[in-house]
Amino acid sequence: MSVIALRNATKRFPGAGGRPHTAVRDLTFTVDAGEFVAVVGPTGCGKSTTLSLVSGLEPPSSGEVDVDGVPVRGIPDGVGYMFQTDAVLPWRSVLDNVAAGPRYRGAGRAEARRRAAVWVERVGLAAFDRYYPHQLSGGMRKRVALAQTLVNEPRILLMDEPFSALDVQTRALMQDELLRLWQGTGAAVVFVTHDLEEAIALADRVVVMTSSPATVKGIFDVPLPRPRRVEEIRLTPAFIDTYREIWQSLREEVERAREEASRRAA
Ligand SMILES: Nc1ncnc2c1ncn2[C@@H]1O[C@H](COP(=O)(O)OP(=O)(O)OP(=O)(O)O)[C@@H](O)[C@H]1O
Repeated sequence: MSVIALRNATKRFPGAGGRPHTAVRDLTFTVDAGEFVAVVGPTGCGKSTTLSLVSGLEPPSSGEVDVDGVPVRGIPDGVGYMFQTDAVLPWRSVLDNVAAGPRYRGAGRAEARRRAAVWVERVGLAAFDRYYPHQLSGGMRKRVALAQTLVNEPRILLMDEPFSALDVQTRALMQDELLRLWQGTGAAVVFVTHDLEEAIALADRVVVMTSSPATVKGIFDVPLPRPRRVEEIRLTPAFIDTYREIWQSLREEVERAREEASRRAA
């Protein structure tokens, strides 16, 4: 059974002048346990809305969104998030930032700090555990955010362009780090990105969305072995073939979205 299943899920928001605005339409796809699915599509097409449906932050207007075979009502257990802007608290040390999740979920102070220390070490920040966020680089803050998410041992990981604000090299390092830490957890991942290279380097399958209102245009398997090193895998013929195939599908949507935007601006 799939961990996540969307069946004809549609989301409408109240639009300007009282007319409903359809953000996503008839979305159908599934994600299995231990599977990494990337969602790509033009800017503003409805990728974040798709994550909001899975996380229960927004109910679908029609259709169904199931987690573990049960319709989502409210935020399901075992969901971890990572967004472009992190949730690192400036007045807490690295260790206490990571311990906050287990504390919130009922662990005692000592137990929360013990679990946090394991993850601080796994993300390579053991020597910085007493540092405060302003003393860290952007990449280090992302490592804290990754530890904050993974310390809760999520079964579902929802990621919305988590690395897009990073420079290219730090970004590749964080992608490798994510793959290393995710592998073997059995977590189902939905990773939203504008960047097709990132999507292919990380995912088992890539969902291509149409321009607004987003619907699923195609779902592509990524036939690349694991474990992967993202900077090396990008140079392989299988990667380049996969890129070419998916880009053909995505390009039309990106061009359509651009035309639409320039029509609106005119
Ligand atoms: N809470 C809301 N109320 C009204 N409209 C919304 C709401 N959330 C999203 N929308 C609209 O739904 C559409 C899709 O937005 P969404 O943020 O899901 O797109 P996206 O693909 O994630 O965008 P980007 O690529 O810029 O990150 C947009 O037109 C947006 O204005």
